[in-house]
Amino acid sequence: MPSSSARKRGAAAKITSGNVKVDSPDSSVASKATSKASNQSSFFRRIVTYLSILLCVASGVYFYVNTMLYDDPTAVPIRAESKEDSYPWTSVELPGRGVGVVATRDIKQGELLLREKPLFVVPKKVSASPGSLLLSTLAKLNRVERAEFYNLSMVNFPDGLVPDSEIFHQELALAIFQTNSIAAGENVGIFPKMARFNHGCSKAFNSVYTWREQEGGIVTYSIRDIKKGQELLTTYTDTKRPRNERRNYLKTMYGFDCQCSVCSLSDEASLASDRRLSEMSELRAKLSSWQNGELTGKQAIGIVNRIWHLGDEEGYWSERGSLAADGCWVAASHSDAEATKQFAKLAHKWYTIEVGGDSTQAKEMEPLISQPRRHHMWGKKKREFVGGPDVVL
Ligand SMILES: C[S@@+](CC[C@H](N)C(=O)[O-])C[C@H]1O[C@@H](n2cnc3c(N)ncnc32)[C@H](O)[C@@H]1O
Repeated sequence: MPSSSARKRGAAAKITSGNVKVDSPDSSVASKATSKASNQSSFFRRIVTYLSILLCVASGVYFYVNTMLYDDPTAVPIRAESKEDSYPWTSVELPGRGVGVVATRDIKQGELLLREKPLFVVPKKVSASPGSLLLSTLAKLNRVERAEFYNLSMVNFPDGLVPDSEIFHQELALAIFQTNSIAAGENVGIFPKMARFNHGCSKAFNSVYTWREQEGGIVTYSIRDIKKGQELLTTYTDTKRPRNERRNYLKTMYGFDCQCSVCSLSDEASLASDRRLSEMSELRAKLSSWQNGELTGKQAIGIVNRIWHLGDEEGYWSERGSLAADGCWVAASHSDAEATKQFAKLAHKWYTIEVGGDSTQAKEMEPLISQPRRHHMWGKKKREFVGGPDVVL
C-alpha cells in the first residue's frame, strides 16, 4: 500500500544509517556513544511519532464533533448568548413560561433596558418560500450565531415531518422565526436578547422596544418602575383589544394561555378594562378625522385628553409620546402657541420615557417647548383656541 510503504521508507533510511555505524570494524567508545545516542534519538522519534498520531486523531475527533453538532441545526450543544452583565436584568427559567427576563435591581421608569442589533432581518413580505429564504439566510451566519438562533424557543412546529428532510429544516427555522421575530422597520428580524422577553397585556407590560433605522437596531425602555425580582414584560400585539380576542390571538400565534395580571382580572373588572381599551382605540381612530375637517381643533384636543384620562384609569401608559405629539400638531395647526408648548413638553417627557431622550421623536419636540411657531404645521388651519393637556406638567 503506497501510504504504509512511504512511511517504512523513511524509517528504513534511519535504520540503515545506524547499522553502518554499529557494523563498522573500527568500532570505538565514540562510535558506541554515537550508536547509543542514535538509539535514543530513534526512541524519541518513535515517541514523537506516536504523539503526533495521537494528536491527529484527537483533532479529527474534535473537528468531527464540532462540525456535526454545529452544522446540524437541530443539535445545539451550547448556550451561545453572551452575558447580560451591563443590563439591570437577567434571563432565567420561569415555571410555565420558558425563559423570561427578571430585574436584578429596582428599575426606574424610562431606564434603558437593552440596545441590540439583529442577528439577521428579512423582508416582511417575500415572494419565495419563507422557509428556504430562512435557511439560506441562516447559512450565511457563523456557527455561534446559528446556535443563538436554534437555541430560541418555538411553537407551532408541525408534527409528522421526516426528520432531517429539507421541509423539516425549513419548518423548524420557520417555527423559531415566527415565535421570536419582531418588526425592524420595513423588515422583520431576530434579536436574541429581546426574544427572551415574555408577554403581558395592557398595564401588565412594562418594557417597550423601538426600532431605530439610523442605528440599525432596537432600544428597549422601561415605561414604569419595576421592582427587583419582577419580570420584565413586553407586548406581542396591540393589547387594546378585548380579553377574548387577545387570548385567542396569543394562543394561536404563540401557543400560550395568557395569565397576565390583566387577563386574570375578575370578569367584571375585565369587562371594565376591555371597555376602556376599546374606547381608547375608537377614539384614536376618530382623532384622525380631524385632518379631514370633521372635528374642530377643540374637539380633537378633547379626544386627546379623554384618551389620556382612560389611559390613567386603565394604567395603560404606552404610546403617550405620540398621543401628546398629536395634541401638539393640532394646537400648532390652529396657531395656539401655549397649547403647542404644553403638548410639546408632555410629548418630550413621554417620548423620553418610552423611546429615549436621544430619539428623533424626543429631539423634534425640544425646540417647540420654547418656540411653538417652529412646528412645521404652524398656522395651517383656521386660528382657534384649542386648549392644552388636562395633566399637570
Ligand atoms: C419570544 S418567546 C419569549 C421567551 C420564551 N419564554 C423562551 O423561553 O425563550 C415567546 C414564547 O414565550 C412563551 N411566553 C411568552 N409570554 C408568555 C406568558 N405571558 N405566559 C406563558 N408563556 C409565555 C410562549 O411559549 C411564547 O411562544
